[in-house]
Amino acid sequence: MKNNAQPFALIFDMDGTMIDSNPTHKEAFERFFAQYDIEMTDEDFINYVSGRMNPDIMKHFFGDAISSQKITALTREKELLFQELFAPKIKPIKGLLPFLKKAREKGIPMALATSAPKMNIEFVFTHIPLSDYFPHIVHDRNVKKGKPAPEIFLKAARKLRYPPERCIVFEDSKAGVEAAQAAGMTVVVLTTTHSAGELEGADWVINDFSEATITKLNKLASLKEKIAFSK
Ligand SMILES: O=P(O)(O)OC[C@H]1O[C@@H](O)[C@H](O)[C@@H](O)[C@@H]1O
Repeated sequence: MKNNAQPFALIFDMDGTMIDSNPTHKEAFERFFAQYDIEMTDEDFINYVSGRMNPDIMKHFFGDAISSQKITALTREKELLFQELFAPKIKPIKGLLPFLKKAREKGIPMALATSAPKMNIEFVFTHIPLSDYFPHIVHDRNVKKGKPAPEIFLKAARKLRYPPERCIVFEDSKAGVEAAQAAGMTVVVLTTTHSAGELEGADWVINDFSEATITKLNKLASLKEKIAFSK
């Protein structure tokens, strides 16, 4: 059954979109990999780490033969390090909480779709009051193929009972933007991780949520729907 109450639904990425955590993820990965004599360049971070799921990241750096138990242990090690580094500085991206409040008042359905593990979602939710806004969550354990594959966003759309062309995704990473585009959704990109010129495929680029207006999102969504119907 489709949900038709509102013209569009919103899907939020977490790292780099609701919190400016990617510089700290980078630092945590550098320290973590150094213990295993692995070097991660800036290019590696952009192409094989940022926005991706830990199982994919670990396989890329430790090899495809790595066991799932090892992936779980390494993920925990890296994320504990990340949480220790990020806890003193965690805060929502500018304008996020007022924007979420406004969207909820208007009855716009919302979901979280993150490549992060559950332990990081819990960590973020204990520091920032987000849990009430996100009854619908899709995380790394809920998908077979992580971003840039569209599965995570299509799953979030199914939870919201909205067709992809009526979903608007907030993202920051290359892999995330690719995934949202592949899902046939409208993509609003935040410039936390990349500058506007570095990212292709954004329907709208914003610096933070103080720039996000429901009127503009409405326009973007109806444009996408028109394009989808004309195909
Ligand atoms: O999908 P999101 O919310 O951007 O999460 C991605 C992040 O998930 C983390 O768990 C990874 O360790 C990060 O490297 C990655 O960037």
